[in-house]
Amino acid sequence: MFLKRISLLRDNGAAMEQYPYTIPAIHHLEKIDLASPVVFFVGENGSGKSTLLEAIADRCGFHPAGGGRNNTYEVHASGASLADSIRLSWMPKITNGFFMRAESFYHFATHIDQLEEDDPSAYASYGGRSLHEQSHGESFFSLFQNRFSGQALYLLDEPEAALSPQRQLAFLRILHELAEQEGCQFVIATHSPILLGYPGAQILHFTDGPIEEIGYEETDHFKITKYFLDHREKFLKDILSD
Ligand SMILES: Nc1ncnc2c1ncn2[C@@H]1O[C@H](COP(=O)(O)OP(=O)(O)OP(=O)(O)O)[C@@H](O)[C@H]1O
Repeated sequence: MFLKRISLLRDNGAAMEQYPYTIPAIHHLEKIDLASPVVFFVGENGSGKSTLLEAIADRCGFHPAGGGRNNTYEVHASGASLADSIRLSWMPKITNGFFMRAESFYHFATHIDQLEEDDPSAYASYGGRSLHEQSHGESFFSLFQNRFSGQALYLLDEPEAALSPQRQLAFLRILHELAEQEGCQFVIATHSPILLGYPGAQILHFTDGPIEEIGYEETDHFKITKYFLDHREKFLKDILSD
């Protein structure tokens, strides 16, 4: 593990009454201690997971819309302002890594196509061909399989977005190999009850108050999915009736 703690500085003149400090999880944030090589951010839509992940990425020097330290391209990224108020504590400090954000992966793929025009080896880290020529799920998987390795920090925003359940399980295997054998560290925002099941992961729940650590079976993702699968017909009848 490399990144040990994320702290919010409150005395640097940031406008606490404005976005992103008005998001409850950010508003209450003091520090988060990362206790496992695989950490998940969970919480309702709009609870601030992407905003914090993007700020961490920016602080790491990764492109805030997706990429590593050497990827520079233009695209809108909204959470970068929080980066000025975030302190990252490392032991040891590393600079390798990557920020993957499902929602702007298209722009990243275009950026790699542009690199390939000047450097014919640019596709090598992405499965040997344009990410645009691969399906959404295949392109995510090419990234995980070919680009990720070694002593690095990977920040992933909803990596499950394009993955079938089968591929999510395959992703867990890659995650396991990278975390166990290569020493990679992951911080992942997810809604996937499959990914969240990774053994030994630390799950941080973005609530209406402070961020809380919870167990897998305490997550809504587990509880709602389990209830749905166990009582599908009744559940649907209840929610679809007037
Ligand atoms: N540029 C912006 N200005 C004002 N509010 C914003 C801006 N960008 C995001 N927000 C708000 O910040 C909140 C947190 O957004 P964020 O994308 O971090 O949520 P999230 O937990 O990642 O959600 P999801 O699970 O849907 O991806 C949301 O209520 C969103 O509407």
